[in-house]
Amino acid sequence: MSAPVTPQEHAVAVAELLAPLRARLIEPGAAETVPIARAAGHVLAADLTSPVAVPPFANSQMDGYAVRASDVASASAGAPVRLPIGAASAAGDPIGVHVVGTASPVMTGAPVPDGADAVIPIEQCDPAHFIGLGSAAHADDVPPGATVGFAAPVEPGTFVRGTGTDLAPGAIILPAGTRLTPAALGSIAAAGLAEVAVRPRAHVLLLSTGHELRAPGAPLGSGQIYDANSSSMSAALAETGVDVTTATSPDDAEALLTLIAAHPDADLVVTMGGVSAGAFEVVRDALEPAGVRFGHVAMQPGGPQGLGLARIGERELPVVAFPGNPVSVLVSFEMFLRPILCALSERPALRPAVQARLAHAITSPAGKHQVRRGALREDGSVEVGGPSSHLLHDYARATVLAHVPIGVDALPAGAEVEIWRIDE
Ligand SMILES: Nc1nc2c(c(=O)[nH]1)N[C@H]1C(S)=C(S)[C@@H](COP(=O)(O)OP(=O)(O)OC[C@H]3O[C@@H](n4cnc5c(N)ncnc54)[C@H](O)[C@@H]3O)O[C@H]1N2
Ligand code: MOO
Repeated sequence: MSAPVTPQEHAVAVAELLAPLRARLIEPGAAETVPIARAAGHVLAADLTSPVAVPPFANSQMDGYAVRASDVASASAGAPVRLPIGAASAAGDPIGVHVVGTASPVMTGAPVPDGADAVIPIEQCDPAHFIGLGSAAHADDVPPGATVGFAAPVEPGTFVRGTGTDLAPGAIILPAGTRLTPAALGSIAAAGLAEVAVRPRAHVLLLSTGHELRAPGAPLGSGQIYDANSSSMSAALAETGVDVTTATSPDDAEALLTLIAAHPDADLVVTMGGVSAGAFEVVRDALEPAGVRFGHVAMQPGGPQGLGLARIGERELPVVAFPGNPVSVLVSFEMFLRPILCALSERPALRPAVQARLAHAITSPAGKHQVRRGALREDGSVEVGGPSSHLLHDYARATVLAHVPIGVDALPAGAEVEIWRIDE
């Protein structure tokens, strides 16, 4: 076995392994068209342009009266201008015609009638309520001869949402590479687009190994444990925006290769367990001859690691092999895979690194980068749990990962450590 590499070196090797996958996913020819109802979280494959103006017509920003500003130019509190009330328009009505010298009742979102150039909110009018209009009444119900008074002039354009002020026709709604957030999807829908071209998501085959494992819910026999990693890691992977298929590896190497071959859609295989020095390391036994390299990273937890392109039938498939301990697998994911997969899906990998003081003394293997799971206390200090890689419940309650670099074997209470927030 070769000498341990640093976590940084291993992270670079994982990034290099997955670089061709990224190149393949962002190729324009790989794009898929999906309805907007299924596009949340996907990444645009190409610039998206708006076929229409949004809003498509000038409409009112307030409930009030549409006027021609020049008609109320002389209005003042002492000498209000009174105008006859014209035809009303509600949201959804076709665009009407404003008669110069009148005031047209107009509701929020309704077209500003052609010829009017400003809207005066109803609260600023006399009377400060609509006359003769209601849910059962419309334009024709304004009593003949009714007038409305204005005590101030108005600038042209006031409270008018102009055509195309949100999006001009032909404008780029969002560029290629944008991840579709709720607001992005709303903007695309507002432009009338029912479907979008998105990059394919990476498809990850997640393999757990070990014949001690039983699915949660099943009865446990002697020597058996519940499979925690399939749940933790499929959730962790899904959060990065990849598609995940989970499978439990059979116990023999040949069957493991057959299982991988039965998933031709997989872009990446992530294995958990079966990589260290035991007599029954099925992942290693199956994948080392296929081209995956196994070795040690100077990190705790997460020491034994595997990486490489596996020849599976006619294919060469990237494989990232993590150790099986429940904490090791999650820490390995945080260190090596999460940043790359987040980048694939154009998601921020948000793990802000800050310094915090230790609430208590800790020790660490001097030759390894240690990643402790801890929680920030109210005074800003960090309290870490035990270092053992089976302590998953501690991890479940952790809010930070605390990093102790290679070369440090002990830190006193109050010492500064780098922490990553994992609760954001
Ligand atoms: N002689 C040595 N023994 C071990 C070494 C070593 O260097 N020399 N490394 C230790 C370290 S560190 C780790 S980490 C583990 C890695 O072992 P494997 O990757 O081969 O994993 P397994 O042996 O399959 O499992 C380890 C541990 O985790 C439990 N496990 C596995 N899968 C799951 C799952 N899906 N859900 C819950 N728990 C799981 C498994 O039962 C074992 O207890 O090797 C050390 N040994
Ligand atoms: O590397 Mo193991 O993950 O230390 O427990």
